[in-house]
Amino acid sequence: MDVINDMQTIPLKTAIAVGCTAVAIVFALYFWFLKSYGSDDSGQRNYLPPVPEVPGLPLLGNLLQLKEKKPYMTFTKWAEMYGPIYSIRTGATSMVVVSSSDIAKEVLVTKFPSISTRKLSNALKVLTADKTMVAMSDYNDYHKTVKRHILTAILGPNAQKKHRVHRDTMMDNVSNELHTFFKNYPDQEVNLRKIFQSELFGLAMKQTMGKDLESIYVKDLETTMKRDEIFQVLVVDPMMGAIEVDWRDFFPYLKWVPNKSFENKIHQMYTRREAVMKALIQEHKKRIASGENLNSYIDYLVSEAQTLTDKEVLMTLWEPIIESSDTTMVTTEWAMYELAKNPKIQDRLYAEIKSVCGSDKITEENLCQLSYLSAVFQETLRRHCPVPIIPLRYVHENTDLGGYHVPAGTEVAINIYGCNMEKKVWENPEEWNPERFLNQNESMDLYKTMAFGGGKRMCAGSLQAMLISCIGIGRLVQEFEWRLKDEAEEDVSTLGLTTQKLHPLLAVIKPRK
Ligand code: HEM
Repeated sequence: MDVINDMQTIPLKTAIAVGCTAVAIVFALYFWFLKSYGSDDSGQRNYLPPVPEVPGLPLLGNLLQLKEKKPYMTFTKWAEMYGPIYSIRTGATSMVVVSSSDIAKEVLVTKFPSISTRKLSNALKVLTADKTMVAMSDYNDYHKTVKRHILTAILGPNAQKKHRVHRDTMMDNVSNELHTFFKNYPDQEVNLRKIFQSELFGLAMKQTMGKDLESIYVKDLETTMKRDEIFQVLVVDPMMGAIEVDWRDFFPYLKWVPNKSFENKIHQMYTRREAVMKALIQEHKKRIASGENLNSYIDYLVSEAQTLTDKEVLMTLWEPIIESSDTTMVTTEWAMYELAKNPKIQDRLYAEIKSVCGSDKITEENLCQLSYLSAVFQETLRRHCPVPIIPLRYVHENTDLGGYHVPAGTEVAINIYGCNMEKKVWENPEEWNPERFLNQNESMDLYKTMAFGGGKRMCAGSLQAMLISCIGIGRLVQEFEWRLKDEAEEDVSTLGLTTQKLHPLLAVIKPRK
């Protein structure tokens, strides 16, 4: 009663004032809502909320929480807390991180027209000669031209048929080296990477430059480089350089501040690579002058790609060398590590190969009958995806993803590792279990794990990677038993741009009878 009486005593003026304030607040909230969700820069209306944010610090954003150079594990942990799509801030830049296959497909396919460009780190700008590569260019005419060249002369199905002889030689060499190793050191563990990587580099050089040279004189550096040094300069250094962090990437408004140690390091990698590539191109000219045509990528480019500048030719030739030499080795090494750790799965794979190939060597023609081998390959790509985060995409016009508004100027990171660890898609995702790829009538489906990306920018080398890795795993298991030493510990740490095993696989091998 008292309350009612008190209310009745509120003067009219006060009541009107309170009423007006309430109306003002409602209007303010309405306008704030419209501003936040209501319209994009093009004036188009949409009522989508912004992407959920991972809390960070003023100015620095989430920088201090990102300790690794390729933070796919942290991104995956955050996905469990903040959902399959969230946004982070690295200094002045905002980035949306996607860790779900469905939203990843939106980025790669349906919303591709709004997300088809790339914003490169300072290291990548230098190392890719400002996007002069198929994989790092924007989706434009240059991209389409060089992609056509690489597919026609190296990576497409017809070109892969032409280069078959190099793959067969490579596998024979790997096999011979392993047999020799066993003969000389029957009780010691073999380092598969050392043998496989070197042979893979040889294959990359033959496909691209026509020859796998033991050494070359590099005029610009006034030195003769042995094959190991060539590999270091063309593959190892740029792989490490690609993930070098320049703090100015996060604070572009400070780009005028010098960062000499970073600049010198990356510039040195660039000039050494350029010098070696120039020497290789020079060597090719001598070969052509002597009337020798080896039907390789350089032979094709010289006659068919006359619109490219010298710098573009150099980068176009270097690209398949670095791309062929790493990811396929990474996949094969992880597969052999898992097979050595899981003898029952290895036995089942051996039994399949024996039933299909008998006592003949496994060949590429057998692959369509080897569904368990395909499952081993797929599961390795899922559990140890060689490219855990797709090279960053850049949103160049307002769009939406996963039901959220994403403004122009945002970077998008697709965390493939996180997509392949999604609990609602994969049962016990931490477990390496090839069985999950059987009985799905899609054993040769290269795209289920999204390890090769998707849409218009999907990996151009997936066929080559599959052929080399599957035949590699198949022959290694057909010819040897692989075991880890009993004391070997679970080891899933990685190194470099891709997911190269931090510690190379060391396994005890025994030739099968
Ligand atoms: C298991 C091995 C491999 C994996 C997991 C892999 C993965 C990928 C991924 C994730 C992309 C990026 C797709 C995107 O941006 O959406 C890509 C692009 C590309 N990859 Fe691979 N890759 C592998 C092997 C190779 C090989 C052996 C080559 C060539 C020798 C190659 C050549 C390329 C090229 C040229 C692109 C750029 C395609 C484009 O932008 O249109 N890849 N790869």
